[in-house]
Parts: sequence; structure tokens; C-alpha cells
Amino acid sequence: MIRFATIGTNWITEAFIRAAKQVPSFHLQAVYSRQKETADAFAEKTGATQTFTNLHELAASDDIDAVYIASPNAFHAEQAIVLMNHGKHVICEKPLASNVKEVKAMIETVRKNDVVLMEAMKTTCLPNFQAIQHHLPKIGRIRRYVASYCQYSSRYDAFKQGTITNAFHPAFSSGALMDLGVYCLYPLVVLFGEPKSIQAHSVRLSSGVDGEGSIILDYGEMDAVVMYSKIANSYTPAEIQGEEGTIVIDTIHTPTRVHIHYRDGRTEDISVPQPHEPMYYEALEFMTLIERGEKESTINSHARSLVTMKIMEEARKQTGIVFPADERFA
Ligand SMILES: NC(=O)C1=CN([C@@H]2O[C@H](COP(=O)(O)OP(=O)(O)OC[C@H]3O[C@@H](n4cnc5c(N)ncnc54)[C@H](OP(=O)(O)O)[C@@H]3O)[C@@H](O)[C@H]2O)C=CC1
Ligand SMILES: O=C1CO[C@H](CO)[C@@H](O)[C@@H]1O
Repeated sequence: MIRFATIGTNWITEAFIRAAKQVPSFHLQAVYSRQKETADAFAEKTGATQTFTNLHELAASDDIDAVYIASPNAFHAEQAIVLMNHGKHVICEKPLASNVKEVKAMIETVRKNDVVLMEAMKTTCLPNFQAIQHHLPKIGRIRRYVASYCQYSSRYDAFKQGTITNAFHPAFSSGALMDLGVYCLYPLVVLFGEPKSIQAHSVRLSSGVDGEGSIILDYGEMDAVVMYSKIANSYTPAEIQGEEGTIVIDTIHTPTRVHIHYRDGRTEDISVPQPHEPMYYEALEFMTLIERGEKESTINSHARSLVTMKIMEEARKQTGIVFPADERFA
């Protein structure tokens, strides 16, 4: 049994708990919130038996083995480091942190402690993503990866009315690239590694974060184009274009229906059953690592989280997006 605590009381933590409960070794021991009333209400809703309002008490507790972090991005590194220094395993929401320095500090903390740290990037743990990897050689020499995640945010309505919520505030290391662009980039890094160079463009909002953006990534004999937005929608599937065929993926964040369109006109459905909720697979991966005494996921590895963050930081540099967290760790 792995005794979990959670940080963050928004809907995503409920979704994680619901999915993780399908893994037999999961036990929800405690929830953390800044406010006692919120913690109590969330514990009642989720079945946790303990609550915390002090991160250091949570970190020091002998009742907890692992923590799922779903706080605003700006707090991921700080919270994870405190927890890992007390021997807690950490599964931390995407993006792993605010910037490269923070990711490096987190990886350094893993090295000093006997703990697992994994970025909760659901996409790459999904059976249909693994099907894409398996069938990739069938499309011949790869020439382009295209992915978009553009979803108009209800919080943008509030923004237009003059209320800047966490999702659009630089103090929380937010914006379209950090929130949605990461879903296009992480699978790209898993499939093709680190690009030689990138060119980024973004539409900056008055708060200083990006509302949308695009990045072209140079891989020498192939390139990648990723597009992301919190201020407009896109219905375009993702594609991996090869000389012999093209893999078409319905949605990059949660691949469910995946087809190969061969150049000779044939089509092959390479989708596989994905019976569980999307977050089940990342939860299973994380818990399996703990049970096997392994330090890191070979899927959502530290190196891949670091390369993804390097790309995002470079894109921010090119487009003038600075977070207070960058100065904190400078
Ligand atoms: N995997 C997925 O599909 C999704 C992942 N995410 C990720 O989850 C994380 C949280 O996102 P989201 O729920 O939108 O974020 P929120 O801004 O809603 O904050 C999440 C939680 O953090 C706490 N919090 C809020 N504001 C502050 C603050 N100023 N200081 C400290 N703690 C605060 C709150 O918990 P409390 O009040 O109880 O302390 C809140 O429930 C992000 O990293 C995001 O990228 C988000 C949605 C989907
Ligand atoms: O990761 C995410 C996926 O979906 C959400 C929107 O529905 C995002 O805002 C979020 O951060």
C-alpha cells in the first residue's frame, strides 16, 4: 500500500484521486490545503482520513509515502523539494516547474534522497501514445511533427472583464505555453529528443503571460510545429509525417484514435483500447516505480522533463515572457 497525500483542491486533484483509486496499491491518506475548511471539505469528498494546512508538517509526517502536487506551477519546485528532502516520493503536475533552474534543483534533490520524482504528463503514459511509438517505423523517414492544443479558457472571459486569475498571472508561472503548449512538446521530446534550435512566437496579454503561441523546432532532417492557445480553439488533429505515411492523432493531449494513412492509399487503425481514465496510466507508472524501488520513469524521465523545460524557457526568452520565479532562482 502506498499512502498518498495531495496538494491542491481543484478539480484536477479529484480527477487524479479517482483515477489513482483504480490502482490497487493506492491509498488516499491525507489532503493538504492552505485553509482548514477547504481541507476538511476536500477530505470528506475524497475519503481522506487526515488533513494538513502546513506543508512542513505534511513533509515530516510518518503517515505519508507519496504526494501528488497540483498547485499553481510557481509552487511545484519549492513544494516538491521540501517533500523530497523528507523522503516523500513526488508525482508533480505538468509543467514540472517554472524554469530550468528549478527543474535542475528538483533533480538534484532526488539524487540526495531515496525518492521517486515524476512529472504527471499523462499523454506519454497512455497506451495509445505507446502504440504511436511502436508503429512509428512504418511511416519511413520522418519529416514533420505537428501538434496543437488550443482551448479557449473560461478564465479568459474573467480576464477580459478585468479579473486576472492564476491561469493568466505571471506570478503563478502560467499562460498558454506552460499550461497547454507543454502537452505538444513533451510527446515530441519523448519521440524525437532535443531539437537543434527553436523559433518561437507568442501573443502576449497585458498581464505579461502568453495567450497563445507557436514554436517551430529544427531537428535537422525534420521539423516540428507546435501551436497552443488559451484564447481560441483548434480542432486540428496532430500528425507525424513520414515519407511512407502519416500518423494522424485525434488529440495530442489524450491520444485515443490513431490512424496511419499510407502514401499508397491504405489506412491502418493503430488505436488500442484505453479502458481507464487518462490519469490512471501515469498513476500506475509512478506507483510501479515506488514498488520496484526505481528512482525515475523511463517514460517521463528527468532528462525529458528537463529538455521540455529548456525548450519552454528558450521560447519564453525569445518572446519576452518572464516570471517572478525566474528571478527567485537567478
Ligand atoms: N493533468 C491535467 O489534466 C491538468 C493539470 N493541471 C495542472 O495542475 C496544476 C494546478 O492547476 P489549477 O488547478 O488550474 O490551479 P489553481 O490556480 O486552481 O490552483 C490549484 C490549487 O492550488 C492552491 N492554490 C491556489 N492559489 C494558490 C496560491 N496563491 N498560493 C498557494 N496555493 C494556491 C489551491 O488549493 P488550496 O486553496 O486548497 O490550497 C488550488 O486548489 C497546474 O500545474 C496545472 O498545470 C491543471 C488542470 C488539468
Ligand atoms: O492540463 C490541463 C488540461 O486541461 C485543462 C483545461 O481543460 C488545462 O487548463 C489544464 O491545465
